[in-house]
Amino acid sequence: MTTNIFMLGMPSSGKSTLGRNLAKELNYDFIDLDRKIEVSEGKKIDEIFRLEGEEYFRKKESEQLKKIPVDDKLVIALGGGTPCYFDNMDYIKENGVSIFLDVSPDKLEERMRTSRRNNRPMFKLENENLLETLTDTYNKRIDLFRTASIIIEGDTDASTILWILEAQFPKLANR
Ligand SMILES: Nc1ncnc2c1ncn2[C@@H]1O[C@H](COP(=O)(O)OP(=O)(O)O)[C@@H](O)[C@H]1O
Ligand SMILES: O=C(O)C1=C[C@@H](OP(=O)(O)O)[C@@H](O)[C@H](O)C1
Ligand SMILES: [Mg+2]
Repeated sequence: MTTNIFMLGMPSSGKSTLGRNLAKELNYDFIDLDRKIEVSEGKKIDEIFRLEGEEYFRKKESEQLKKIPVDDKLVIALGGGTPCYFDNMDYIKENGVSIFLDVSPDKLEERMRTSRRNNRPMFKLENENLLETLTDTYNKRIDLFRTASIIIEGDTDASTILWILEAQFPKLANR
């Protein structure tokens, strides 16, 4: 069975970090959808939001998602909002195994403040209502996120994800 694996979840839930590590463990290639958009647009994500607006970003995000080769050996870290626009979540489910990293808004805020990385236009560290914004967004997205093939609660590491993945999709072991 060759299939792509999609990592989804809120910003700071660990899609990029755990996705990259999972790809190494599986001997798959890794793609970060945000980086793919930045390369195709020649601009950073926050510049795209500032100069072109969110609607434009969402169109490019969906286009780039659909340009990823299907049935390949890829682990793909999506952006936090990717599943929630257009038919993206249907597309994700039709074209691979999806893994939702479910991390609470409190924990997401803590990680964002600890990492000090401040390049998420919708979740700026100077926003004094950051926790409220994260909670509202989490509540809006959760129903769709929960339709993923696998749900992983809270903190975890790539080896645990691999173990769960291989238990539920044994044919992936023939990689
Ligand atoms: N499983 C984890 N446990 C603890 N911290 C994590 C974990 N995964 C990611 N982080 C930290 O959270 C921050 C955001 O992670 P990142 O992988 O960029 O998330 P995402 O791609 O989902 O936005 C980083 O500082 C990273 O070190
Ligand atoms: O949640 C969102 O809507 C977004 C999350 C970001 O990705 P990460 O989840 O990797 O931070 C990035 O795609 C963009 O800033 C929008
Ligand atoms: Mg990311």
